[in-house]
Amino acid sequence: MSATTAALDDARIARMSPLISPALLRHEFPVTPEVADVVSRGRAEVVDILDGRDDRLLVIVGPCSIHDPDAALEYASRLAAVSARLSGDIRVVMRTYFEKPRTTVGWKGLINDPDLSGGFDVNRGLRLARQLLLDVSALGLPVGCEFLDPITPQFIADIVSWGSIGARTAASQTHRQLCSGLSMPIGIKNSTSGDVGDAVDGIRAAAASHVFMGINLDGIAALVTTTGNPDVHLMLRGGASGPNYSAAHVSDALASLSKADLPRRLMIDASHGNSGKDHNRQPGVVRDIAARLAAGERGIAGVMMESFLVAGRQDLGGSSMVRGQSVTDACIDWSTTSSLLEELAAAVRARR
Ligand SMILES: O=C[C@H](O)[C@H](O)COP(=O)(O)O
Ligand SMILES: C=C(OP(=O)(O)O)C(=O)O
Repeated sequence: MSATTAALDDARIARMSPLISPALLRHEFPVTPEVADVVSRGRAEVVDILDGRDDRLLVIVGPCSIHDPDAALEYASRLAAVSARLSGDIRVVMRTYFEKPRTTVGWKGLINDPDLSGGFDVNRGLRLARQLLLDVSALGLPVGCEFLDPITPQFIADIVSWGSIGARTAASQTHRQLCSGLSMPIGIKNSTSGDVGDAVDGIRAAAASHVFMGINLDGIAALVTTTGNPDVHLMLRGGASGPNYSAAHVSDALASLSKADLPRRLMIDASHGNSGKDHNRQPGVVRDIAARLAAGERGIAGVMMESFLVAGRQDLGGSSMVRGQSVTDACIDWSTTSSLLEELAAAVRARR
């Protein structure tokens, strides 16, 4: 290659490194028959709740991000016990988020940087993520995560029962196409502005069939043709214009769905814009929703909470990290979480 043509390519690529293939990762961390059963039953139960065939409430709950698999597994074992006890009233799915969309820059999650150090050992991150998904599922708890990088699902999606497209990617064609081929129900968040229009458009786009470029399980470039995902739903997470979990906001959002000929169902995220990122406000949001459920509200199919062992958040890189405390958004603690789960289950019983 002459000097002139060489300068046309990779001018801003510092390096390319080998990445494990999805097939090899799946071979190293195979799904057991027991885990397969948890994943498929989790998916089916979520769809039944969304479609109104199951009158329970879907509750997606867990840390804002996974940074310490051991602490996450301790959280999962506590959650599995409460989930089993309340399983007649709520379907608990653990938030097991490995990919973080950042407003500007910051730690992008365990897959991208598992050592929390800027080492970006993605191969290790993928192995840790897949092992944790298997471990949590083995407790009988289905898992949910946000899909951000469009090739991540090939590495882990076979162990995921519920997925999310975040507020920052709700309008992205790439993510809508991805949703159209994913095997599980997916919640699309309203935009960070608070506007629900992009998410409603996203649900319609994801329901359609698409053809796009991706990778196969061997990590080779592939043309992917999807059939469309009918289980994509709206998530109200509040935004720059304030919270949007009130009865009036829910009614407006359901009307927007009807207008677009989409099923009248949605979930509410009690964190993020609905609590102004203040974890102390999440219980108030959840209790407000619980009261409305108990009074007969049927448009709200699910609730999301950000919760970990210890309340609040901490910055990465401090000299002593607190075990079980979030390194991204602030979370409610375990005892608050278990009380709120009990209250949501009681609200579902009252609604019956
Ligand atoms: O859920 C986590 C955060 O809200 C999201 O990743 C954005 O975080 P940031 O605004 O701190 O970058
Ligand atoms: C990033 C998240 O939320 P949002 O897209 O609503 O900001 C999240 O749920 O982790």
